[in-house]
Amino acid sequence: MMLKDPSSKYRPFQTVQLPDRQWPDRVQRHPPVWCSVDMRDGNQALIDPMSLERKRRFFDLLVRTGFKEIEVGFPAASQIDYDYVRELIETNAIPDDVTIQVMTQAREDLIERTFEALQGVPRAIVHVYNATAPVFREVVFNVDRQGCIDIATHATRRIREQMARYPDTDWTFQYSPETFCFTEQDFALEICEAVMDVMAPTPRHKMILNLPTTVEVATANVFADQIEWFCRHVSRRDSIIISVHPHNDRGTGVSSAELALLAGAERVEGTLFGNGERTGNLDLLNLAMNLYAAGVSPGLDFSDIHHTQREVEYCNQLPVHPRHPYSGDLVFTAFSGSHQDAIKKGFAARANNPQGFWEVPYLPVDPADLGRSYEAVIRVNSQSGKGGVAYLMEQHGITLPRRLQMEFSTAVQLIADQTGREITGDMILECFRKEYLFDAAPLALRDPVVTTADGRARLRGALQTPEGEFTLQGSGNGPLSALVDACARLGLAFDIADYHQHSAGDGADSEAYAYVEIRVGTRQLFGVARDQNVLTASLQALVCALNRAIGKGWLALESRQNVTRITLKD
Ligand SMILES: CC(=O)SCCNC(=O)CCNC(=O)[C@H](O)C(C)(C)COP(=O)(O)OP(=O)(O)OC[C@H]1O[C@@H](n2cnc3c(N)ncnc32)[C@H](O)[C@@H]1OP(=O)(O)O
Ligand SMILES: CC(C)C(=O)C(=O)O
Repeated sequence: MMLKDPSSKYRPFQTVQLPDRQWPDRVQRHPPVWCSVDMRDGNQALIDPMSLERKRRFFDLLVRTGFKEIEVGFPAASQIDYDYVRELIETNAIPDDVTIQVMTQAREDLIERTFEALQGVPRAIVHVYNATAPVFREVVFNVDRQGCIDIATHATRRIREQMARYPDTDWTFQYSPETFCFTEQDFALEICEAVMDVMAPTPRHKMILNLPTTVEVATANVFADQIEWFCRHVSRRDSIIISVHPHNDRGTGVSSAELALLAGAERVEGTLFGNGERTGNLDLLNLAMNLYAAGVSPGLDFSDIHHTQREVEYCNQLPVHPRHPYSGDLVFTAFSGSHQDAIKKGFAARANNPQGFWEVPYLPVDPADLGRSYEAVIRVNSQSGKGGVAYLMEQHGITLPRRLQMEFSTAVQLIADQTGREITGDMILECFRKEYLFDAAPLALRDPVVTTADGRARLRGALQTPEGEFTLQGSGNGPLSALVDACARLGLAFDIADYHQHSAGDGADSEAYAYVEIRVGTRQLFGVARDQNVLTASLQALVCALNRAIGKGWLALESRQNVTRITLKD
């Protein structure tokens, strides 16, 4: 049960005294060095660790994405990891610009086996770690501060010796004071200095100090302070690369990395989509895309993010959440009416200024940059409004006038409310067809002929009704008003409230869509028609409106004394 007073069980986190901290005023203008630890930290957290085949696939994906440093495993820990490292080396599968990294505990036998696995590799980063925080020193290792330093320095010495045994390889050494974020600052510095004393890095041959939030225990600003403090106090700054390795226990792995970079870190370790122990590692894709969305090229390519996600899901055998930043199946989708309306307007504005800065409401980046289609952006359910429906219709070449958008969206809303489900683009089209593009009935316009003379249009034709055919004859300022006049002579009184038309498609086969809104008494509704001839389309749209009005009972066909009349119903 949750405690009423959690302070009796949980301590507030420690903060860092750094009143002149610099990182809050900095802006990230270049990407960090990226290191994927998917095949190590990610792998060690999987229900079923990756097989050789899944590791191969992951490696290929990471290389294609642009990673230059890839932690491929813990070869002393498992035969699969060992065999995988051997396979990479023996099949020359490591591109010239990629460096593999492997991890080992600070134990002599494991170090030896690690180097055995690496024999013949052109370049490699050997990564050793030991936990440094008080609870680990006391509970896990039962050592004091000096004992903890001895574990690290002893391992570093062994690694130096092993590196000397294989001089043909270009070695880089990496040390991680595991649990850095809850280790005393001075002790974290002391142990790293001791390790550096043994490894003796130089500006030409740097080593990596990798500072993890092994378990996130504080807000991201505290981690940034820890990194800035560390960078200011560490010696040989020009001979080390400061790397960070955030986890995500508080859900702030990405923020921790971002602020740590401002605070002086140059390199980040993490995984694609954030797989990793407990709540996961830093999500590298999220961090990279945050940079991209701020105009900084991350140096990683997620142009086909869907493919990337599917590959990672396959390799990890874990699903990616549909709302995962930048990639989830639903992140470029708006269901709610006001969002859809704003997105639709944003896309329309963008069409007029395709080279300008990206400014489409609610979409932090252009989905097309990630290989996502615009069609998936707007989806319709009961939370949607006219904008979303109109957007999907536009995808099919049908541009509804604003008042028709309002009218039609009530029909779609009815379906959404009745079904309680998403309404697909096809369902909306079908609804539109049923509502507006039905075969003309009960009224049909036959053989209309329009002539113009002296600025007036004259219309002749026939109106087919269930009771028989009536001659139509009328004149007006244009063909539509001529048809209105002809109908008035049959006793059918209405006028035109709105008219729009557009062509759909290009070339000779393109069709015209016509939208005619009629006013019948105090009520208004639209009729729609399409035809290769725009005049025919507009006349048929008017007849469609009349038919809809009859269908709604606003108008009635009445036969009295063998004469059929269409009359207005109250
Ligand atoms: C934060 C991280 O992600 S660190 C990476 C962790 N990753 C993994 O552990 C995945 C791979 N690990 C393994 O396959 C195994 O743990 C092995 C092969 C490394 C070691 O296996 P075992 O020898 O059976 O030990 P076990 O798994 O129980 O690990 C605990 C032992 O390692 C010691 N240990 C833990 N970390 C370290 C370290 N960095 N350096 C030296 N010793 C360590 C513990 O003190 C404990 O020793 P003890 O048995 O003498 O008390
Ligand atoms: C970098 C290391 C040891 C790590 O995986 C962690 O601390 O989470």
